[in-house]
Amino acid sequence: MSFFKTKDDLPVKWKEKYFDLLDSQEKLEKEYKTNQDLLCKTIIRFALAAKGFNKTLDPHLDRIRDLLKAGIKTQPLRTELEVFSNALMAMEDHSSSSQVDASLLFDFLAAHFPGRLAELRKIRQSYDAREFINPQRLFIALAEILEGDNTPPEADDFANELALADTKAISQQLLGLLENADLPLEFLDEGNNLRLRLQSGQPLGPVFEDAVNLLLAIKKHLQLEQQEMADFLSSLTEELAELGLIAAGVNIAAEDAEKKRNNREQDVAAQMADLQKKSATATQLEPLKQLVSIRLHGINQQLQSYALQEQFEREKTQKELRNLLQKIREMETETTELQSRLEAAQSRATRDPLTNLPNRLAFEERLTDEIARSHRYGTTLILAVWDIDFFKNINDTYGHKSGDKALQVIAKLLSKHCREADFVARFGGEEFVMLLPETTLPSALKMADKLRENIEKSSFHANGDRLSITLSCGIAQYNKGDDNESLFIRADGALYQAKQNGRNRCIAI
Ligand SMILES: Nc1nc2c(ncn2[C@@H]2O[C@H](COP(=O)(O)OP(=O)(O)OP(=O)(O)O)[C@@H](O)[C@H]2O)c(=O)[nH]1
Repeated sequence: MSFFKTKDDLPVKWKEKYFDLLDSQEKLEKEYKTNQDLLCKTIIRFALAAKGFNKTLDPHLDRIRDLLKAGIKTQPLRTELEVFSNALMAMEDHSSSSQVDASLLFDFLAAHFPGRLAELRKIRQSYDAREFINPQRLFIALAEILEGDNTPPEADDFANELALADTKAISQQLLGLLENADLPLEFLDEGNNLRLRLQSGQPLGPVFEDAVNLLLAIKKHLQLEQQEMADFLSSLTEELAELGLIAAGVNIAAEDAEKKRNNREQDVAAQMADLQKKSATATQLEPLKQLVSIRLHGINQQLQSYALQEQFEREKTQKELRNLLQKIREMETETTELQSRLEAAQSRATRDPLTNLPNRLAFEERLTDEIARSHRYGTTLILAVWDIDFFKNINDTYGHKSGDKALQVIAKLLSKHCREADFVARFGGEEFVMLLPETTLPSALKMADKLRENIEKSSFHANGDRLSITLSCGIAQYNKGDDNESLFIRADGALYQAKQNGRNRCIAI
């Protein structure tokens, strides 16, 4: 075969070109694989970041994560993204927490706004069916009706209504609802002010009107916040879907390139085999030389056109990869932003803004979990309910701000003296709750007494005076068959006994 080397080193050239092409193709595929892995990791991280935000969405996020762990498979991923988007749109919160009796308030409103009876009845039915996640939403629904009432009764009628109604009892129900409503931070001061006015027995009429105005302002604020969050989530969903489609496009391009390359290899191999066959059977050198020369020229031209085509496809794929990378970078930024926003939203829903302790909603969820755990593993569980003694005096003597400060200090002391597995929450007002898993009744009583003494010895100051603050505590142990309510009722009963027996004491039952 020495004649191959005499014809412009043709075989060496086309071989080099061919292997170069193979190398660059392999490099491209590696690059594609790396970017695809990066995309998967980013989406997996996004799904992890969003987990826990909403129980309905969690299974979808788990499925997306599981799918991506095996790499991008276009069809199932696209289907799952669609299902996820739909679930996101239909996202609804449900709550099963216990709620304050608002019957008198409804009766009063029905008598006062006869033109709104039908709407009021609807809201009352929803409230009784526990469809309001938070009293704040109830307030807002009511405020909307009252705002839309364009035939308010005469001032005299209103005064008469109020005189007839049991205004004290109505104020109490309003107060109860207000205590449970997680008002946005911006409205806390106004909410406290309203509470104080209701407690101090001011005429219900003006307080009531101010309450309606405050609630309308809160409604506007919440609508803005919700809109902002909804816009953000929907743009993220769109981008996620878009990313899935780009990834699918790159995937198809790579599969295509692989197929074409295989065809070319087969093409060249067939031509070489033909040449070999002809060489083996050739009887005359000159015609064979010519034939070889023609064939090699043909192969060379074919390779050149392949090279051009490959280059075109490579540039196209590279452009798509660059776009993909750009999208991934944007998504990484958005994922971080989303994570912090979700954390903030979650914290707003489950934290008490004044003390930064978990709130009543978080406590009820935790109590359900702890009871389920005790039931399953047969471990002990203690619920302690704490209440500050004569707290009203502190507010009345030193003002509401000093009262708030005292609540913050006590919240810190209660948390500080607990173990890591214990759980402390602000139940509402001046009442705190504590869950002590795997603790017996005698040791819980001992721990609570020590903590109570510690708080008694701590010094609080208000307006230059040194205050002595004490707490009473009721403790109950989980018994088989208990639910959240029955366990709480026992602990609350023990607290009542502690108050009756002179306060500043802990009683376990
Ligand atoms: N400063 C402040 N006071 C609050 C807050 N929440 C509830 N309170 C007040 O806590 C007081 C609770 O008063 P009461 O229920 O009469 O109980 P108490 O004065 O502690 O008396 P005993 O519990 O019987 O010892 C009320 O005056 C409420 O206004 C709050 O967030 N900040």
